[in-house]
Amino acid sequence: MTADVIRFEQVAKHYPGRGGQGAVAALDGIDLAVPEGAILGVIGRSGAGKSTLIRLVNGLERPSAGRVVVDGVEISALAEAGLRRARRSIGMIFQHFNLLARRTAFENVALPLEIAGVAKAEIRRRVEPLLDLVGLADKRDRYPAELSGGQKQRVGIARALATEPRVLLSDEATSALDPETTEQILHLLRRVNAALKVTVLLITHEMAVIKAVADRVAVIDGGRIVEQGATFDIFARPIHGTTRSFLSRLTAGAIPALLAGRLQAAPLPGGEALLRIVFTGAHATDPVISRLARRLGIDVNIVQAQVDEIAGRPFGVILATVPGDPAVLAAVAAEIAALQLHVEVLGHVR
Ligand SMILES: Nc1ncnc2c1ncn2[C@@H]1O[C@H](COP(=O)(O)OP(=O)(O)OP(=O)(O)O)[C@@H](O)[C@H]1O
Repeated sequence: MTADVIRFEQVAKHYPGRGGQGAVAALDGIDLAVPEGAILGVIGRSGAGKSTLIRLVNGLERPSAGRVVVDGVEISALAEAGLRRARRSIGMIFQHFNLLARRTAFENVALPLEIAGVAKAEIRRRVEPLLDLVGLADKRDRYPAELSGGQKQRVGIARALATEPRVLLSDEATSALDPETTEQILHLLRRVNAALKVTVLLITHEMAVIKAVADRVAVIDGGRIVEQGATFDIFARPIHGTTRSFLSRLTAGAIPALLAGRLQAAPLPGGEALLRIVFTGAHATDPVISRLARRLGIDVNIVQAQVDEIAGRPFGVILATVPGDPAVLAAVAAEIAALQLHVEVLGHVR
């Protein structure tokens, strides 16, 4: 059994109210476990409590109730000296990189080692392979102002890894980057996770980030985890409205606006049902649809079909309409279940 490297047990965090207002419950009843070597993504809207959650892991905040355990140590119970020691096994990367402008790439990566009192030769021995790992060996003597956003974040990643941490925290690390650079940085995070076996906890407000890197996801809303599980399962079978709303912003599976506006919950006489069929790559789109049409003798209209990849597994979504008659829907459900695919009725249209 793999151990959990990060564990939240019934954690709550309340901030005192500001300007005469009541206390703010930033987090409540949080139970969360990050298994060793996993990449867990926490997604939530602005103000949901993501930053608070990540700051509890490195002890920048203390819980009002519950325990936060990192690598077997109860972070939430440590005094300052213990915290300083524990933080060496927790690296962190930031949205705005937080590099020191007057230090070169090499010197930025070396900083945590200098603070830890590591000898110069040993620092060189550790920093150079890290610069290699993040693809910046040729930029070692450049200053942050001479680097692109993606290159700065690579320095940030190398610096976070310098003390050979067991845990890497990522606070919206790609939010300031363009989509292509984001993809490269997320790819690098996966590579680092695999090569160094470092456990990653990242917070984001973008489902695309979750899709690209996270093995597991926790959806946070109003300070509570409303849904969590393997990324693939959450994408295949989202339950909570917040999760669905995040997913609807991705192209795959988003209901076209024209149709969304007409969608009703109850079947309409003579109408059609809009289905979301999730498949996992074993079946191509066409055979699934033509099999349904052929075996049931019905019209199946594809509204949208897309094949994607989630946590390294092929993942396809088809939105299609079929006759909305309950008997037809039951037959469709049986056919799709026989193919071991997942189907959901999103609503009805006429
Ligand atoms: N130091 C503080 N004092 C009082 N309230 C705070 C403090 N820090 C955060 N809060 C409140 O706690 C709640 C959660 O904030 P938090 O920063 O954790 O959310 P977030 O999900 O990270 O949001 P964002 O994505 O906008 O950074 C918010 O209502 C916020 O206003």
